[in-house]
Amino acid sequence: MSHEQPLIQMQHLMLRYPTGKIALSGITLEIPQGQFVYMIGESGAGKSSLMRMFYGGIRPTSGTLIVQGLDMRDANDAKVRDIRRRTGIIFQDHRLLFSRTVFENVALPLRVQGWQTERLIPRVRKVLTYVGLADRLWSYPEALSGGEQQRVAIARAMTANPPLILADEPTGNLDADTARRVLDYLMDLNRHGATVIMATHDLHLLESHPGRVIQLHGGMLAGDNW
Ligand SMILES: Nc1ncnc2c1ncn2[C@@H]1O[C@H](COP(=O)(O)OP(=O)(O)OP(=O)(O)O)[C@@H](O)[C@H]1O
Repeated sequence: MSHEQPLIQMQHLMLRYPTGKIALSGITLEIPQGQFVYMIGESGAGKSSLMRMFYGGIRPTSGTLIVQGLDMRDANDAKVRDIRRRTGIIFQDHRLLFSRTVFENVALPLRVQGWQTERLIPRVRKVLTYVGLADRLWSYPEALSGGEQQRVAIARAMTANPPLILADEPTGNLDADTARRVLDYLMDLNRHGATVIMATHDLHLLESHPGRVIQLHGGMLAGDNW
């Protein structure tokens, strides 16, 4: 993929769920590589739906969506799996596996790629050191605080060094200090080259951590400060 090509391109993008609900319509946007993008809008505006389309969790109903060079409307399952391997995903509820150690949770994206344990340990240790949790390698998630669990989720999202990180309300359950710390990590990953797209209701984070702001309203584009 050439560096001039945007990482994500949308034209007249529309999504209708099987229930008939039109969650998104008429979205035309480009997101170049290397941006830090906030996705804002009221509950139900369509933020999560749009983010899910960026990793093939749902397919567009009509319009164009090209992500990391792949046309998401007619991509086959193997190609979508490939896109997921090149995407780090962080959710509000972090979705860690509670029956697995922190090590196994963070190692997961690389295990999927076939990495063997000897190679995994130094990489997992490195990303956990980055989020300040190297000493929790062999803990289980339930022994960690909510903020620590979210940092494990960040470590997991970055472990395969993806060019795109999608974070859907990653600070929703965190206090203000911990939320700022999570933002510090995401901004730092962005400085190191990752494109970060984050859906949020925490608008005060924009003051300390500025970025491009894409606003959705009722499934339509309502603002873009780029
Ligand atoms: N699986 C689904 N089936 C049918 N409708 C859905 C589905 N998921 C979401 N919707 C609807 O699509 C619209 C957009 O939802 P979405 O979750 O994308 O909004 P959001 O902006 O992320 O909201 P929130 O801030 O509350 O997470 C809403 O009206 C929602 O009810």
